[in-house]
Amino acid sequence: MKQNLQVNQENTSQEVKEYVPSQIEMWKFYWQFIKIDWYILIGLNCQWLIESVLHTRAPFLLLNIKDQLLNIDTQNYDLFFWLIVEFVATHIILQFFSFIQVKVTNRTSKMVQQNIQKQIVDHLFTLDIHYFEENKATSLHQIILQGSEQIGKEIQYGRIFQKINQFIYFASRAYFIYIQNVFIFISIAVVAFICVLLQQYFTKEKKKIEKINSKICEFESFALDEILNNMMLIKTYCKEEKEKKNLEKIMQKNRDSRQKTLIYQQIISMIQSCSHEMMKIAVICHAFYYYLHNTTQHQGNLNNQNNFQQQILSRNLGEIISNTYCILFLVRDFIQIINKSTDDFYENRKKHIGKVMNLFKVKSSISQEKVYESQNGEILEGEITFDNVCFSYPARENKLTQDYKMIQDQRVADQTNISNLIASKEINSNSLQTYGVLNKLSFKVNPGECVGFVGASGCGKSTIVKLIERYYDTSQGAIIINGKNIKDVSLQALRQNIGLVHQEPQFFDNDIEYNVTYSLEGNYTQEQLNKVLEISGVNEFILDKNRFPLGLKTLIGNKGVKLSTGQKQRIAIARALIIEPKILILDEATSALDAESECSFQKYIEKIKSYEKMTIIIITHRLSTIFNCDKIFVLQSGTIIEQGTHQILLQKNSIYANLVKCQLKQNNQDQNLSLAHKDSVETNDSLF
Ligand SMILES: Nc1ncnc2c1ncn2[C@@H]1O[C@H](COP(=O)(O)OP(=O)(O)OP(=O)(O)O)[C@@H](O)[C@H]1O
Repeated sequence: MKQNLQVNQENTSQEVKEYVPSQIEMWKFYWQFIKIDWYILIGLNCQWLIESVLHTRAPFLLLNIKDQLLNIDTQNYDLFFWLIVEFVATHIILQFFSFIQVKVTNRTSKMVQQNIQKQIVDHLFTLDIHYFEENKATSLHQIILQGSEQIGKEIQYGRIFQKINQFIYFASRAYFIYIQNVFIFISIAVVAFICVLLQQYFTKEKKKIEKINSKICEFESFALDEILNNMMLIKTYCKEEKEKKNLEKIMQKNRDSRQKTLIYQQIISMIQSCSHEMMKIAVICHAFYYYLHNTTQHQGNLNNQNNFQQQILSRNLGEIISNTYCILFLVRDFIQIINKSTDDFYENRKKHIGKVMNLFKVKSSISQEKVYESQNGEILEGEITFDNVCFSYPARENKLTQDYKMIQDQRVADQTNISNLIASKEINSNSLQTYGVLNKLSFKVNPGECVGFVGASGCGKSTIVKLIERYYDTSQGAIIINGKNIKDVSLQALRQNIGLVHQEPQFFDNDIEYNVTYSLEGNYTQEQLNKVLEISGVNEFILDKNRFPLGLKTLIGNKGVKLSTGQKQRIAIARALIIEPKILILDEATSALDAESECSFQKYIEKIKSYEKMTIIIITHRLSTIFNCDKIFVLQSGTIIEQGTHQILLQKNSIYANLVKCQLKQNNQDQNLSLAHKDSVETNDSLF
């Protein structure tokens, strides 16, 4: 059982790593996206078949025309005329096909891309919430857009046929040269092979450096980000010079690495141009050999030597031109095909596809059938029991931060070769430590009770909420709601019965009404809405016609930027209440409310407690919010160390009582401060 859970945790905590799949892996993966559209497939097949035949025939046709031209006086003109017509028609058809191809390719590419995007998004929706906690929205965004685009490009029909066509095109040219002069073909193949080998070697070396380079670039931007984000801290501790020096060192390494890449790039392009030149020379040498050979062979047999030599010369010159043309094409294609599998563009494409492949490897810890299983609409009573619950977060691996830390460590040790560091720094994920956040935590909340959780920062209060919502599963022990282990309740039923307000709630870039009634999808009455607006205190600000002339229809902007933190929290509270939950969880939900609003909120809690049987869990640092709770749990290092009502806990005169004293002292200090401030302002005023 424990092992199973561990496996699940490993699966669900997988980060979106950089992974370059092999071509075979990619093709296996593509298979699940390939949707065969028979009409397009048959149409394209026919088109490419004809196109391939035409491509194969075109050079022979040109040769025939040339032969006819050389013997124009003896040959019939009709044949010559029809050859010209065939030649022109062939090229018109090929142009037309290339036009069609662009259209079909674009269309299929779009279709395939949309289909893939949908499948990626569908898969994302099946993942557990904590996957989104652990992965940045921007990187997921990138995977959806760029990943689908790259897969789309690879498996669109156009591309598949392009590849087949390229092969046929290549084979037809190779055959053409072979029957013209086999030695040309062999020598070109040898030259091309050597050049390509050299090129590949240097490309690999260049890539190694580029890899290091891109890492250093990342470090550089990361270091820069760190400095910009912590400028206040740096200035507070006067560490400007230290940070400047650190940044300069990273920048210098970046410059050195770039320089090396540049040298390799120059060598590669030199080989490229050299290979072309060498091939041209090989072609010309062979052509001259061929010419001289033919001339001596025919010299003794012909009477009209001058005339024949002219013919041979023109014939051979024609062949030289057409052969050179074909060979250059062949070699260019050959080099391009080999290069394509190694160049950066293809490597990047593979990386994008690798990210999507990785994403599909991540599976939810909860079976998808269980999410929306038949208990849909089931009403849970608000009884919650934690029975010896242990929990630790799956180890999180923030690779960039670790790499950056290692760079800093290395800097301290003053080891200069950054490449060695990167190569030697294979992070062993097994070595990452996990630690217990909740340790044998047990408590019981009865239906309709209002309980408060208090404790020092980091003691595990919010973690309890995450477990109740089943963002994570417990490592040991059980959480029982309604007499059932929450692992046996469908996720939908569980979450439909819980109204949760986070400290930093999320919002859609829409109006207030949309955000408040989001969960009800339009199925609510005005009365319902008014009730929650009143209770949560949203009415207090939206009825202010000067600031909110559109009232509920006021747009709140991206992530609710147009609202204050307090206003956002009130909207979030209204949103949680409108589903009439059996359990209401307020995780630091009133931290941004002013004292007055908080007071009215407490009155509201009293109100719902009296007529709706709702279990309320309040997690807070403001102890005044939980004075009236039926039960207060004091947490320390993931276990409950005290519990009881406010009065009982005060009488105990232990940890809770100390917390209350500390907070009262703090409040008094704040009050004195504000009074002192008020006095000083008044004194200053009187001075004037
Ligand atoms: N997603 C996470 N991955 C790894 N560790 C986490 C994660 N979330 C929280 N933690 C760690 O778990 C511990 C408990 O966190 P939790 O948020 O439950 O504390 P808390 O009592 O609610 O604190 P606060 O009062 O400051 O909100 C902390 O030490 C925190 O660093």
